[in-house]
Amino acid sequence: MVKREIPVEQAIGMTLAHDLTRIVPGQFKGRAFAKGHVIQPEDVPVLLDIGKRYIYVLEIGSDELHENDAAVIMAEAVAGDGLEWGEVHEGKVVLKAVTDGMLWVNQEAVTAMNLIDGISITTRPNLIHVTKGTSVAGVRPIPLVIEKNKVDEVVTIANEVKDKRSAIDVLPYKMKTAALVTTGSEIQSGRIEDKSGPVLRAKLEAYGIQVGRQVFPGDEKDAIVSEIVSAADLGVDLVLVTGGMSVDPDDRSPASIREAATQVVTYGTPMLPGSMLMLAYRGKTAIFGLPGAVLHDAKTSFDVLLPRVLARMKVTKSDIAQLGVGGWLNE
Ligand SMILES: Nc1nc2c(c(=O)[nH]1)N[C@H]1C(S)=C(S)[C@@H](COP(=O)(O)OP(=O)(O)OC[C@H]3O[C@@H](n4cnc5c(N)ncnc54)[C@H](O)[C@@H]3O)O[C@H]1N2
Ligand code: MOO
Repeated sequence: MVKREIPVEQAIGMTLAHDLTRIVPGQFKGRAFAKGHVIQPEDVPVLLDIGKRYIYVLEIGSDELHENDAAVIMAEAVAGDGLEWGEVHEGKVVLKAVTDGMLWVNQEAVTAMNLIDGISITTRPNLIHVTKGTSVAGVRPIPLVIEKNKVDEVVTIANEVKDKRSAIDVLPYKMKTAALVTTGSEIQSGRIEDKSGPVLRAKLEAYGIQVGRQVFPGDEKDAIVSEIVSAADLGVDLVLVTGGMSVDPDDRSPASIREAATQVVTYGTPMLPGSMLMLAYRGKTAIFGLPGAVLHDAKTSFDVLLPRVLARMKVTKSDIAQLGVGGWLNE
């Protein structure tokens, strides 16, 4: 690459080699001049105002890539069908969700890419719920001109994982329906009003899940088991059991879920609030035992695990154990 620095006063009529950024703290950050802009006499004071006394005239070698071209090549390599992007800006492509769903990042692959000198791939936290239109990742090289072989390496890593899943994607939810099994003698008898229905319906609607029936079996194990089994046998994707998840004599939900389940992933999570959560499956139906905190707190272990369950990702005890570090979810 040949890079010549030209004083802006002598650059009138020359073409900008890259986007130039203006930042006014608290007010504006963005592109002041676009790559390809031909510098006009009136641009000179503006360029000086944003601290540009020189511009580059670039001659890019055949083994090199301009930042904008490198960013687009990398975006095309890493992004799956659940992502789209607009124009490249200031050497960066921003990937946006085309659908509601779970952000998927192949952490190992993206880390390997970021170990390549001059590569920067940034995402939101892995496995979170995102809505259509959300910006989820930024892809850019650090230098203005980067060696092509580094970008090729990114593409190679992306292709190596692609047969399973793209390195970065938004996976739409596969689960569509839910049923509520609201335990508790105090609810069944009408001593107190049920608060779980409205809370859980609102939460699941935000994820695009239809909540069908809600039943109130009290605290008897056989009744709770029978309600879980019949919802699962009706083909409901997700059964949410509330109440009776902790240590009192009439806390019978964990034993009931265990009996109804064909597989128990965990009873207990290393997260607060929501440590008493249970996750199990009866065939393809996921069963959550939800502790009291889910009805009380805005964010619990349930919110952390729900996207991956709805996307039908396999969740193991080891995945859950790793959530302990950072699992303090309260402010
Ligand atoms: N000694 C211990 N105490 C507690 C422990 C523990 O390990 N040792 N765990 C704590 C945690 S963590 C949680 S979470 C809570 C309670 O969890 P449960 O899921 O067992 O909740 P319940 O005992 O059934 O009910 C607690 C409270 O919430 C009311 N409730 C329950 N369901 C509804 C509903 N659908 N609508 C309205 N209100 C509801 C219920 O009446 C109780 O007042 O335990 C901690 N304690
Ligand atoms: O399991 Mo509790 O939900 O931590 O408060």
